[in-house]
Amino acid sequence: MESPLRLGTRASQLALTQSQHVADALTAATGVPVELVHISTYGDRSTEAINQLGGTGVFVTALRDALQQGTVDLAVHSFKDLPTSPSPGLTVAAVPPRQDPRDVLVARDGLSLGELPAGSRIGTGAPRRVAQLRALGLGLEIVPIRGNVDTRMGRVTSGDLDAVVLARAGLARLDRLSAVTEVLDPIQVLPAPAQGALAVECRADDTRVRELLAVLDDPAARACVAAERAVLAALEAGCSAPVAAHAELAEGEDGAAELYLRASVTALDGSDGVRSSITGPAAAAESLGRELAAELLDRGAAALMAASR
Ligand SMILES: NCc1[nH]cc(CCC(=O)O)c1CC(=O)O
Repeated sequence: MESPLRLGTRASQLALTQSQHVADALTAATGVPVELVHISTYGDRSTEAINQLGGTGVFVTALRDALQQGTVDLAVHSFKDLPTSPSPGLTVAAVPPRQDPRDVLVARDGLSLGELPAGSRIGTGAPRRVAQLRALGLGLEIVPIRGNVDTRMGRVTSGDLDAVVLARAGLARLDRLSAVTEVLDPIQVLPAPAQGALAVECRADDTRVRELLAVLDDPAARACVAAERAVLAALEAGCSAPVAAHAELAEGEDGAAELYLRASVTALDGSDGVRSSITGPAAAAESLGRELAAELLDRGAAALMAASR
């Protein structure tokens, strides 16, 4: 039998679940065994609010170090946690089929956003969610929270909060979708760039692992994520900026894949925002993202982001 591939993973329940999922899919497709190696990251150890941690990539640096040093052969990241700047010597060798990227509400008594009375306490730490929730003008009180999915949902069960907003994908992977009381329409709350997608990273010069991982790659998911992350990169924004982007693929009239991309930048206090959309060939995903970002910048996105820091 071949020697097992070493997959570096954070030890959170979500990270372990999605890492095991990728390990199983890889073994099923290639016959190569994969073992999980737990790695602790700064983002896991720190108890500071996520937007106070400073810098991007608090969850990924230790995993990337382990890859670069050869301690592990591959790493699975939540794609939305990956900084847009490339990491020297590493490559995203697979973007597996993506989960539904939308945000969801987990509220007391089965309530939806519109049913929550003014003054309700909603927990979220992500500036993108804070800004978009405030922009709805529902009079909600936003309470900064962080911690793993169970910790956050526990704040509703305990009665401390009326609701929390989470990524549907995380709940789907943890088999906790039954707690969802509303899937938020992207017209109200547009998801984070790359939300719901995974990135499987390895060393760029590791031809064997790259070829093995290629079987897990989903070109449609890769194109959508490329477009969304191109928006983020062109705005020079990090994962803690109030920036949202969401791409969908459809078959165009000529039979080629067409990409429909939406993006928004919202002031943290919800008082102002810009949003726009663009359609074009999926093969030009990244240039569509840059073009959309340029339009948002023309319309004042930079000032909105600066005011949100
Ligand atoms: N910011 C933390 C984070 N990073 C990835 C996910 C899970 C969803 C995904 O894969 O996009 C979450 C939790 C959340 O936002 O609710």
